[in-house]
Amino acid sequence: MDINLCRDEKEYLQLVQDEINSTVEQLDELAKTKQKEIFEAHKYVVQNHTDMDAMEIFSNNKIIANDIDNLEKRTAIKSRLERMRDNTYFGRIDFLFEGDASEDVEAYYIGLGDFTSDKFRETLVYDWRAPISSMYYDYEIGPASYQAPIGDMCGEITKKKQYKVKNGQLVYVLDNEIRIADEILQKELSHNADNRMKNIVATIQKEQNAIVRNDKARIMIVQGIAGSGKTSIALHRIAYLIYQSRHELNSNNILIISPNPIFSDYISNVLPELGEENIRQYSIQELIADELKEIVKVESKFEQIEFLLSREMEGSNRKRNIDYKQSEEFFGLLQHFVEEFPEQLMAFKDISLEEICFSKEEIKHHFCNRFTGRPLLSRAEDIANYLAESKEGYQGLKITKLMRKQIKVKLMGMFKETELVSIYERFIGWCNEVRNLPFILEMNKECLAYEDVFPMIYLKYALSGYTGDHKIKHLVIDEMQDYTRVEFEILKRLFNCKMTILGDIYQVLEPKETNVLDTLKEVFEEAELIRMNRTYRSTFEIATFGKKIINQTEMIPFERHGEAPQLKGSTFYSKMLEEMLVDLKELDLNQYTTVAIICKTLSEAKKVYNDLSPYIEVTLLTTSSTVFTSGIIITTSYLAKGLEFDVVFIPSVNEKNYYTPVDKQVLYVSCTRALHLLHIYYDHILSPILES
Ligand SMILES: Nc1ncnc2c1ncn2[C@@H]1O[C@H](COP(=O)(O)OP(=O)(O)OP(=O)(O)O)[C@@H](O)[C@H]1O
Repeated sequence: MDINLCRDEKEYLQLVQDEINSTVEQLDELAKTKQKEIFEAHKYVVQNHTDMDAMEIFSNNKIIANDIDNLEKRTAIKSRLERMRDNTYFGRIDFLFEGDASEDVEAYYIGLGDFTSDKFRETLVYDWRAPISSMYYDYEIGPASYQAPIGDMCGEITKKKQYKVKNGQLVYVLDNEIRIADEILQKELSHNADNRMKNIVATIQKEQNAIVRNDKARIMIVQGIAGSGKTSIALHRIAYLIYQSRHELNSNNILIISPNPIFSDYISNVLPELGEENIRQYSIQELIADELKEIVKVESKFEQIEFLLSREMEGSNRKRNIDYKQSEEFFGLLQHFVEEFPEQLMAFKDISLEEICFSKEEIKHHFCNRFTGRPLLSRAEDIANYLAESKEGYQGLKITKLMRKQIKVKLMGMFKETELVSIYERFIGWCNEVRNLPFILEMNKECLAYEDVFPMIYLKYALSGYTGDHKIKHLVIDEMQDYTRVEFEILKRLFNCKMTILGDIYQVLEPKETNVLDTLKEVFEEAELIRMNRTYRSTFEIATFGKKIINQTEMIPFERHGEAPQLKGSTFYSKMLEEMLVDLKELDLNQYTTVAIICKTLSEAKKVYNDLSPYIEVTLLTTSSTVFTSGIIITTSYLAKGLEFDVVFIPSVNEKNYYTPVDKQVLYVSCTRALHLLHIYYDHILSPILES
């Protein structure tokens, strides 16, 4: 008889907690003894090292290092168990394996980690990532199955329960008579936003679980509308993959490319909460920062966005450059130029060395046809070796190292251009020649525009090769809609590994003819595309309001109801601000812990900050901020992307500030950051985007 079935809920919880406590105590004892042993072993080496030979010192140090490693592993287990003491488990399924008698039904409790009791010789809690736990997410009562390492296991779920255990206390138990999933999800979603993203293991939905547990797709693309749980799911997927392949994959093998440091900070708690170490996160700009060291000044992505949001942008040549440089046609030109690298960058000459000579036609042939798989500069080395070897033995000739070197020097001397900036400038000039564009493609050598950064790096890698991090076995790219074809092509070459790429085509700054999903299909032919259309973040009212802004039809809002978004008009900016201040002061900041005033541009955010900060405590989040704080923050839409707040205030939504297609997108992103309340303020005349 299964011990789990014969007790009442409180009794079972107490039993598990007692067992956890006793294991924690044992681990503490063990740790103390081990620490003492390590200390003694270390002291012994220090005191006796003059009498020990190198081999002895080495093997002693190795034993100490092993002991330290084991101690760290035990400490990690202990902190997981301590977390489980507070939040012991959240679910249970009673499962009867096919072919077993009905009294053989067993209860499986599911929590943040596995816990096996030595005393009962039984697993009292199963990790949410264990194969059997998948049924908790995938099935209601009735026939069910899961994939175990030995094959598919079938049977029947006879009971399903959900628990909330907080600070070690049983807060509630819901069983399967009620629609558990929705009931608990309602409770979870009505909680307040935190300044850190939280784990959602207790309420992962079936379609989300399929993404978390998909370990087949090499490249997985998740198109999920705002608030559908993409980022949460990507992080849970990482935890799942590490659990599944612990011997092959650890946190050092995973890299997240995230949009900015504030976002990195915001998501930094999820994996530790799930008992995994944190994962390295870089923005794509940080990743390639060293590649353009020689260039005086490089514009940041945020500076480019600020330009796109400014009035200066309208009808400017720069705007046309930005659009064209993101196009498929431009990428085609870049590829073509790389194919023509030898003709573009070299002046071929005959080489004669003592009695041997190589004709310029032969050399050109090798550069243009034979060694094309290699970066251009490495080609010179390969061709020098090849040419030397082809003459080895010719008329009894011995090709010396020196001669190979001389051939290489002569080949290198044929380069007309090796400096990256000049090569890129030549490329831009060539584009203008071969394409009769109705505007001029340009580049600024004094401060490299952001739209030129990745095309230039693409050329750099084509010249000297890619130097990716081979340790990385899984790459996560968040906010995929903000990357260009060239950026994806670079990431693909830098990281030849599994990838989870997620984002939302509807949150792009400017909708284009070719959306990012088409681009990704071109870049990663084998990719599996999954869509998530249900949104969980905002109340039904806010989500419905948001989707209307961009005429979105795919979004399915979760039925959690709240106040309708408020539109408040004032005659002047100062009046609008006064009204906003009154509303801010009326907010109960104990109830709503994160409040954001989301502006369109940084200069607007700074102005609002200067105007409000004398009257109320506010924090300005700028492009150089690295942490996400609670309280009232003022920021821009592009920095708020990926984040969420209990309450969102959007000021100055007037006809002069929000009217372009880009503004529409900005407004959509800002509105979809709100969980519970959305207030929109305008002075003078309301933006035409919201008129209807
Ligand atoms: N299954 C779930 N259970 C509980 N909460 C969920 C679930 N799925 C999503 N959420 C919540 O919905 C909110 C949005 O999740 P997340 O930020 O991962 O979405 P997203 O798709 O990345 O959003 P966006 O693209 O708008 O930034 C978070 O508060 C998250 O905790």
